[in-house]
Amino acid sequence: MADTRDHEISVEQQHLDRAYRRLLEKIDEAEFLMRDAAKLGHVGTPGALAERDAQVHRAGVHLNRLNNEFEDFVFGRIDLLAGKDGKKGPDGAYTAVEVAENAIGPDNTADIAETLHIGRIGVLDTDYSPLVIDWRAPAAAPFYRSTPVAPGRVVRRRVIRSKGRRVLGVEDDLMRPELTAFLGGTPLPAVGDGALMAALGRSRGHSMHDIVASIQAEQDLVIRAPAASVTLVEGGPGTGKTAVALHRAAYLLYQDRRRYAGGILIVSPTPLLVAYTEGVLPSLGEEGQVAIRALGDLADDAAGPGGASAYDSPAVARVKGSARMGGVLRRAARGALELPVAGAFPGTDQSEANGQLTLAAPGRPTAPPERLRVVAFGRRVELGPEVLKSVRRTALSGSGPINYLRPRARRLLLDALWERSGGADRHNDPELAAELRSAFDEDITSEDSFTEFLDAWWPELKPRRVLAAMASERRLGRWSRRVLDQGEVRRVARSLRRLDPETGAGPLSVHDVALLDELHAVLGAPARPKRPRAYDALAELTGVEELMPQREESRRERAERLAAERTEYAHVIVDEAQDLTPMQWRMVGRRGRHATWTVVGDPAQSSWPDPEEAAAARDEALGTRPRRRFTLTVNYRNPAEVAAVANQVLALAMPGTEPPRAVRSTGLAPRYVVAADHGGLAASVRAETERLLGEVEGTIGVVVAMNRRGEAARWLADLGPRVVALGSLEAKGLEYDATLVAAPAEIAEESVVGLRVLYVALTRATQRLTVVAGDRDAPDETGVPDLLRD
Ligand SMILES: Nc1ncnc2c1ncn2[C@@H]1O[C@H](COP(=O)(O)OP(=O)(O)OP(=O)(O)O)[C@@H](O)[C@H]1O
Repeated sequence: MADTRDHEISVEQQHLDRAYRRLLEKIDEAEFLMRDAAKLGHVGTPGALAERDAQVHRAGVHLNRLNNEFEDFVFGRIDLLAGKDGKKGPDGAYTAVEVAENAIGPDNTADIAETLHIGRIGVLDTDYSPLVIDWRAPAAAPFYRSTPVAPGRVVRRRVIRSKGRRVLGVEDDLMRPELTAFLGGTPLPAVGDGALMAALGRSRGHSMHDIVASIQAEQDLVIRAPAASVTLVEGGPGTGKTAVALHRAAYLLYQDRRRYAGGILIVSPTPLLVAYTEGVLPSLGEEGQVAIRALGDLADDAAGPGGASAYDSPAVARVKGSARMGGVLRRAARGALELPVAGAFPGTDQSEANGQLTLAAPGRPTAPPERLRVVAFGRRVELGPEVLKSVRRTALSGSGPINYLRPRARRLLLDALWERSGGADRHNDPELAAELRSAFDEDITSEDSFTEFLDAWWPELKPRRVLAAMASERRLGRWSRRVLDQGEVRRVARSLRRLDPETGAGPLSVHDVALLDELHAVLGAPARPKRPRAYDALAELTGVEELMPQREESRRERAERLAAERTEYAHVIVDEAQDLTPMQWRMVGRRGRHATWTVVGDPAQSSWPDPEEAAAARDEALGTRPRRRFTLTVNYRNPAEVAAVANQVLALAMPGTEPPRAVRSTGLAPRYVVAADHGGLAASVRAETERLLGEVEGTIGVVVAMNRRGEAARWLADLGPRVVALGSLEAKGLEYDATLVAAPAEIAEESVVGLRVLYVALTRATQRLTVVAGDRDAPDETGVPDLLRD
């Protein structure tokens, strides 16, 4: 067996060497083309330039990926029977899916008619035969889809493990074990015992790995689902939803790069999950087409560098996330026109009511003016509070964002002044009257007092300032009358006191970001320079420079810039969709008004208390496009021993929910420890974490209730980078070799959805789980907390 294995490894090594040789040739060609392109940049038709540049760009991308990103660029192989017809696709592989009638002999012998190697990029040989097929190409689908039950043409499926340019091992699965197959006259051997299990047993680091070598059939169906509509994917913890979502983005880009030039947005719940997933597929970051963003970082510039950093208690979050806030914000935006304005307005101010004209101290906010006084045709014309109110009402009845209604308000003011001036009665001749009117308008609008009045009376409103204005309970109460109750008003107002009342500067919570984004839509923002959408050959030429040394803007920087400039996307992928609040759905929906969607989630892990309200907001965001539903059923993360504990909590959190099936078992039962009374939790958590450090090679996640985040970080501060302290809500989507869940009852009691949050915490471990019972856990004599018992 060892001989066969070594032989097979050397066979794959030879193939890999050939693929690398061919790539080096292509790199040489690319370098030549790059030099050539630099020389000939000014001659040739735009079409020829574009074609050459695209070639250079592609070659450079290959080069870059190979050199920097991938260690194991060829990872699979399939050996296939002859297909029904002899047609070949553009990648040089036969396209037939069904087996040719005479492919299998009467004594169950068969010849292998085609061998395909699968890799992260495709490579054609000089004769256009495929040396490596891109994993996203149709010809690679059988590598993922074939099973012994439905083998198709596949006889043997092989996963190749390599490091750098060296093949280290092979693992084979026979899809047709009943056949004796021959390759070039020799029987086809099978080596190893399954690639999936080997992949799942690997210890975990702080970032996610791709799964291209071991995508399972049910996952492949989702990854390659047509993008024409909405793809909804549900599945329990560890079923690969995040992995599938990321691979789907890579697949869609490969399928139709031009269509997705409009961008793919991947929305993640937390910055931790973004950091964890960002590097999974380097091909995603390549050309600025894919943006992976946390919900707190989605509204441009809203939260500032690093995104949302403040935390809202569940009670506050519940109000801020609710769809009811939509109406409140619309009223707030209108009401904000009445807010005091910074800077002096000489025309009038509050004290004008006493007949005195005073100037406010520079920079000090003053109430908006209540009177407009101008001089026209040598006469004073004045509009009082009632007229101004009515003008504002009329202006606001127009459709569109409030900041864009200012020109309309200005016109209405001029109309009112004109009427008040009696100018309309001076001439009967319409032409003369019109002339007079335009002279009147010019007269008035050239007066500083008019412009200053307008700036104070209809200022340009900024979302942050309006949000900060909601920190006043009195104001918020007015703006949310009959929508929020008194307690809700108080809670929301208090939470906004961390913002500067004048500028709105200050730390935001992830829920504030959705509110700001809504305000942005209601108020309107200055138009931004448009990015050219169409394919622009000359613009693309910059790709050449990027591949050269001393480039001005790296590919990554360009990707980030393009992503930042984009406000709408061609495809939107929502991860952990069960957690989006209605206000967040509205925010995400605005980025995908014309998009197709992939939405992945697990209702049993939802931390939003009102699923119906969220579903309604989701439906509004997704529109009426047709939907395709998929369910993932296999848990690849948790060993069966860990999943069994989590399932106890699932039964309490969502009775009747079918848990996913765990594929692995480690034989290691979870460990239960009871913390000593009075502050013993810290000592026990620390001691147990140290113990886990000795038991696993990779990472350890220690999950505590949100209000213990800070102290848990201190308990574990000096234990090194393998240990991470997490608040319960931060654990979402992440995984660790070992997880320690501290005081589960505290997590369960944190909010009305605490049990679901605890379920998330208990499903993070890939190998070991330790539970430390706290004061409220009522452990039995073996230390098992009440909530986790059978
Ligand atoms: N086909 C596969 N081959 C190898 N590993 C896989 C496969 N599918 C999933 N995994 C691994 O299983 C783990 C769980 O995957 P992932 O995080 O995508 O699951 P999830 O459904 O998003 O989980 P959760 O709902 O808990 O966030 C990851 O380590 C992932 O790499």
